[in-house]
Amino acid sequence: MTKVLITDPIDQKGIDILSQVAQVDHKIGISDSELASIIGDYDALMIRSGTQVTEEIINSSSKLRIIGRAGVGVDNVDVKAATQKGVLVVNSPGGNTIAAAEHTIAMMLALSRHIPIANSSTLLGKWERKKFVGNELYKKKLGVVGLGKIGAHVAKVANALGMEVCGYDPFVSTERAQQIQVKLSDLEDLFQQSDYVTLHLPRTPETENLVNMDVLKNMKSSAKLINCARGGLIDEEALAQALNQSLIAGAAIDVFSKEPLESNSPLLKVEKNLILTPHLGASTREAQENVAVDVAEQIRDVLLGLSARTAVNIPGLSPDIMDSLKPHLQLAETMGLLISQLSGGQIQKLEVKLQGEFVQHPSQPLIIASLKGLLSKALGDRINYVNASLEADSRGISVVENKDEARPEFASGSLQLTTYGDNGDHSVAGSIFADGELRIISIDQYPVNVSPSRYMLVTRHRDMPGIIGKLGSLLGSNNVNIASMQVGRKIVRGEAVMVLSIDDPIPNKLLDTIIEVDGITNANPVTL
Ligand SMILES: NC(=O)c1ccc[n+]([C@@H]2O[C@H](COP(=O)([O-])OP(=O)(O)OC[C@H]3O[C@@H](n4cnc5c(N)ncnc54)[C@H](O)[C@@H]3O)[C@@H](O)[C@H]2O)c1
Ligand SMILES: O=C(O)CC[C@@H](O)C(=O)O
Repeated sequence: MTKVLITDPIDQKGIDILSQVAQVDHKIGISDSELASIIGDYDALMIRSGTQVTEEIINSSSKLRIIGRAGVGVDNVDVKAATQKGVLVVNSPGGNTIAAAEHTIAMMLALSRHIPIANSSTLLGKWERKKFVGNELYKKKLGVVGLGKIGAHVAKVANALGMEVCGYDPFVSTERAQQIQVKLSDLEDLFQQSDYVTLHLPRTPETENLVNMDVLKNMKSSAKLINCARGGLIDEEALAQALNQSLIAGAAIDVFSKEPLESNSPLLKVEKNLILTPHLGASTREAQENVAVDVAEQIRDVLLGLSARTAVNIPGLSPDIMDSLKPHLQLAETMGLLISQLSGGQIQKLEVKLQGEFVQHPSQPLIIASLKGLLSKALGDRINYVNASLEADSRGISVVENKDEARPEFASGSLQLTTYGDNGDHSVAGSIFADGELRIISIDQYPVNVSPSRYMLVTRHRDMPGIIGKLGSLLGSNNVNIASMQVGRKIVRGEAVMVLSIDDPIPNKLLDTIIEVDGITNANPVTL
């Protein structure tokens, strides 16, 4: 029975989708060690931001195929460990954009009008109208750091509120900035000149403590800082000091370097204009339903053997691409598997050459499929589309891509794989015929025309009378049935390649006898 584990609160609509295809178990708030001890039973794990999916947990799994993060940030998942283990990681990149952007705007307004503290005072029976005079957002300068989906929506709403919006994002073009009505600025100027600064970027080693004491000192003393993106982007000790010393006028923080916020956090000792919320950016009914459905559908599809829409660890393999390239991917994987058995030994380099119609397709998926095939004899079930590139890289196999626009020999173009390794260079070329049939069209540059079959024997021999007959009778006398046979040669009576499709695997002893046949220089049994 397929089993899915859910360890954070997930909207019922997502659970209903998963229940159609799997047994769904809930263990909300489970500890890391408990999770590591039970993960081996599960095919899929669905989480929000509460669960830390560590390397230890991933390595304790044995049949885990997918981790679904119902939200955007995957910084609570060790994606590298998942990739190494061949576990797909999917998220919901757009499901909570509006929720997080609106929480940011709410934080800005609440800060500006002292809403939380005025509420507490009023509930205590006080009537402190003078104490809580605020300021307007209208005509104030807003600096947005990170102009992705949420940053762009915040900018849109802020523009509608009459704010002047500037932004910093090293990956956003001037055209895109113009489109979302944001004036691009450098980071230092943005902090120095803005009345409000809001963060909307991921936490990475480069962005950690992006807002530190130097940056806070550079801000206006009337400025306010909002972080509804990720904990760790702000040095919390420095922020507490900056607020206590009135270096800046206020801050509103939804996300923390350690969550839940620890009781000894310096932020809990700040007495001035600081609003804290417990990671509520995505907590709207609408967003929770969006992300739960989005991620549950992807988990369901992957468990059913289909592809995922938004995998974070297999770039370039969207469902559309997978569908349109199905025969091409199958050809690339089959050729990878074939060439690994012809090459033997350690491979240092794989060259992937695309010709004719193949050049029109994205090459990355074809490379991944070739690598998956190439490594599958060595790694068995452990290799998949998720970890193929990483596994090749860790084995020191470099990949070179080569596109040949010249008029192809085959109308449908061709794909050629060449390996360079301990046993010299080997190449296999293939194509797809009009009926979608896969064909191997050359082996080691010898032209052949072979439909790949489960068992094959590929020999190298001298082109001379009698060899084919001898081989045929050897196989026959050992009860190995030949389904088809092809000989490829460049010159008459020169070196040749023979490809036999056979119904049964070749026993090792028979292989030794084949190699002893006069004229046969090499014989490679192949299983596809
Ligand atoms: N508080 C919440 O509950 C909540 C909800 C949703 C998303 N988030 C977080 O909000 C952040 C933004 O989410 P998004 O959906 O807009 O993501 P996104 O990927 O659409 O946008 C992120 C942007 O940050 C930019 N960026 C990366 N490095 C940068 C740097 N060094 N300086 C400036 N910009 C940089 C990227 O170019 C990108 O445009 C993420 O960290 C996400 O995890 C939080
Ligand atoms: O799970 C949540 O509620 C938070 C999600 C949010 O941080 C995200 O990155 O999408």
